[in-house]
Amino acid sequence: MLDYQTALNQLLTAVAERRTLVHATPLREASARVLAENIHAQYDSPQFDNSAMDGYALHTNETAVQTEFTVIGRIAAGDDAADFELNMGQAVRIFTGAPIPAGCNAVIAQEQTEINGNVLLCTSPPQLNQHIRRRGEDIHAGDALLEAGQILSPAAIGLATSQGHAHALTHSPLRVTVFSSGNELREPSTKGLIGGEIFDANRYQLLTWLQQLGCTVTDGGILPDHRATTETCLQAAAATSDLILTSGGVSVGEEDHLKAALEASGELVQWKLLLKPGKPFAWGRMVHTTVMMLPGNPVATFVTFKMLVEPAVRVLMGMSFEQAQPHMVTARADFAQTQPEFRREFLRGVMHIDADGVVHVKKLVNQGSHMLSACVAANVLIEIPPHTQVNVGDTLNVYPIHS
Ligand SMILES: Nc1nc2c(c(=O)[nH]1)N[C@H]1C(S)=C(S)[C@@H](COP(=O)(O)OP(=O)(O)OC[C@H]3O[C@@H](n4cnc5c(N)ncnc54)[C@H](O)[C@@H]3O)O[C@H]1N2
Ligand code: MOO
Repeated sequence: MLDYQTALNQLLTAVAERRTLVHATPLREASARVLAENIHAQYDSPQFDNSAMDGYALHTNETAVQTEFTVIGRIAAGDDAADFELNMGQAVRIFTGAPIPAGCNAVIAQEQTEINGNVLLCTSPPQLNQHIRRRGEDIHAGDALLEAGQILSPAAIGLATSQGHAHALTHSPLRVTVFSSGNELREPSTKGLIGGEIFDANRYQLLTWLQQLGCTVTDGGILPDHRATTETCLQAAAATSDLILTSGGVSVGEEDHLKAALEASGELVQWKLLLKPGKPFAWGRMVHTTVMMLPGNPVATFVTFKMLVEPAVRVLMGMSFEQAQPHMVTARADFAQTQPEFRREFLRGVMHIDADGVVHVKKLVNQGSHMLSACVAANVLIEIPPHTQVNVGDTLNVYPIHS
């Protein structure tokens, strides 16, 4: 059985060859897509020296003690400042974002002034260069702005459009079909469960995570514990999906048909990890489609999604390995765990920062792999390496899960 980190690296390396296709995309429609090209600045930013305040642009003396100026005009945002050149003791009315005129060496906010006709009195002497935003002080034309493999966050889209980029090469959204598997499963709309029936806890969880990641999702429904039907449904989904996710039916029981269906229709690449929960995680391929099979216990589905599937989805969407990896921080254990596990374990925990700025983590009580309530109460997964006893005060790796 592979360790988690080895399995993750192998999975990411394999799916990196199957990133989605690249298209020129209007940035207005590129939300949550991954950039497929480096984008450079076309202009200095700010593009011209401009005012940071509504007030007056001045030409004050070098010792900056002058308080009285003559107002000779007005420049608003969008105006051209070329009509004005300030001599010592002159000012123009100016507004935030308006270009400052030649000769201006300070801007004063209107709250620090009194105006009498065209005579401006400053209630305190303006300092040289104050409130002037200088050309290029943020970005120079030609600077690297955004890198291929980076997600187009709202701020990234704002930055690109602020530089006159209307389109960018991006990866297409990942098409994912999600199945649950098991005769016991019922839709949440079902009225009155009988016998051993239960509501589906995994499919809606997975569909929601994938939607949040910007995937185009298809709900494949519930597969019965029937080998031929499972195969037919997987094959049909493979024709229209870049990725198929299933949960359940991947362990060793007689009614666990998923692995066999994949082997018959494609290739099973990896099965079973030294991971708790999530040991029976499996993945493989059907022609152009990647298939990942998550264990049915709802917390095993949650943990394998966050620690394996989500990073792989990010790579398939075009992200670099570095950006696709689960985000990790360290925290001080506020608990002890005295029974070492042979599998790497990811516990559900709550992280908080105390008054001294120390990051603490405690483990929640309900740690069973069927106890989904703790996945909602938790804000981190706590990593416990194999054969490790945890003492209070130990430094542990934790993975924020709702960010
Ligand atoms: N003899 C062994 N039994 C089991 C082993 C093992 O190594 N040897 N591994 C255990 C581990 S670890 C896990 S995890 C589970 C995973 O099994 P499967 O992936 O085959 O899942 P199922 O057997 O179908 O279901 C397990 C459990 O989860 C419930 N389930 C399944 N799907 C859903 C769903 N969509 N919503 C809510 N609950 C679901 C199912 O009813 C079962 O209770 O196997 C262990 N057994
Ligand atoms: O992966 Mo299982 O949920 O360890 O029991």
